[in-house]
Amino acid sequence: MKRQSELPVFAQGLSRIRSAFQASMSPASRCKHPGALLDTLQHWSDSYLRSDDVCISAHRSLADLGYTQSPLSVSMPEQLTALAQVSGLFSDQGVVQLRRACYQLEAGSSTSSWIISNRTRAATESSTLVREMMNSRAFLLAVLRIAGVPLVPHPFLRARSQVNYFYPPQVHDAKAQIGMWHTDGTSFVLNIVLSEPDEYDGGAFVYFDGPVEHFDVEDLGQHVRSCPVSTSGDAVYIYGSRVFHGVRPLTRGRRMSLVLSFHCPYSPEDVNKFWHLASDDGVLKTIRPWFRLQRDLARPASDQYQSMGIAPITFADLASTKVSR
Ligand SMILES: O=C(O)CCC(=O)C(=O)O
Ligand SMILES: [Fe+2]
Repeated sequence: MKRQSELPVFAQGLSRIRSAFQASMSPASRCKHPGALLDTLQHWSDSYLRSDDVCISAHRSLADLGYTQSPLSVSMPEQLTALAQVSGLFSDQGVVQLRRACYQLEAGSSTSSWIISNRTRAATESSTLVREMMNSRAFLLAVLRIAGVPLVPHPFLRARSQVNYFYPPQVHDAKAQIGMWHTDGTSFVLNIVLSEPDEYDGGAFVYFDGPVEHFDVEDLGQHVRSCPVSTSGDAVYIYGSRVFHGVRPLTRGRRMSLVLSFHCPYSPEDVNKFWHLASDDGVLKTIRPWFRLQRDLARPASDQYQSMGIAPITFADLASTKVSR
């Protein structure tokens, strides 16, 4: 039986191109409080990680989701995590600092009827804590264990990090504040929920349990799964470009999440399409970074790690790590 999903699907195909032009003209670039200090000036410390206690549950590989071909030449679908629930990644102090940093970034957020309507892009540029965390080798090793491949922060700055702020939708705009069904423009994505479950109702992270080619919003059948989060600092990792996902509307409170995107430096492949990126930030803002991205993607992995000032992370590091699942 056909069942209408309560979440709309974000623009695809030609309407994606239309939304790129709309984004170029939309007032979304106007932030809530221009000039506000967005940085808590807090430094990252690797002691904010609890890498030994990380628990990965509900782990699904791309093969489990039904993919037979790998989108990445260096790994098989069995080795690539499609989705995992992650808890115990951060210490209590780490969660406190991340929450503070992301609260503060809300002053720089902007709203539009977008996939995620209220968000602050390029959080690494405004927050010392988030920037230093993403450049930390210990953090990248923790993400490697979850993802199944060595990663670097995504070279496209505006896609690298984003803080989402969800509120209950306003009646006058059905699409406002809804995390619509979508795939991400980036592949390796860690969605860290920074609100306590008692701070909001609704807002479940949902995903489609199947390959993107099978996704039909009018016939989702039994393929929608949700990922409950039991405390702030818990995360949902996804292979964002190959997993349809969304966030159900909130009915109360506020849900804040920090979404981090990574790139595998051992493969020049990147799924980002110009129009996907431009639909987020507008055509003009995307042109120059797009060319820079093509150049960055072609750099050897060792250069990419070196430019961050850290020793390269390799597949050997994956073999030497243990994870409780
Ligand atoms: O807030 C979340 O948990 C996920 C949001 C999301 O899918 C996105 O920002 O692309
Ligand atoms: Fe997403």
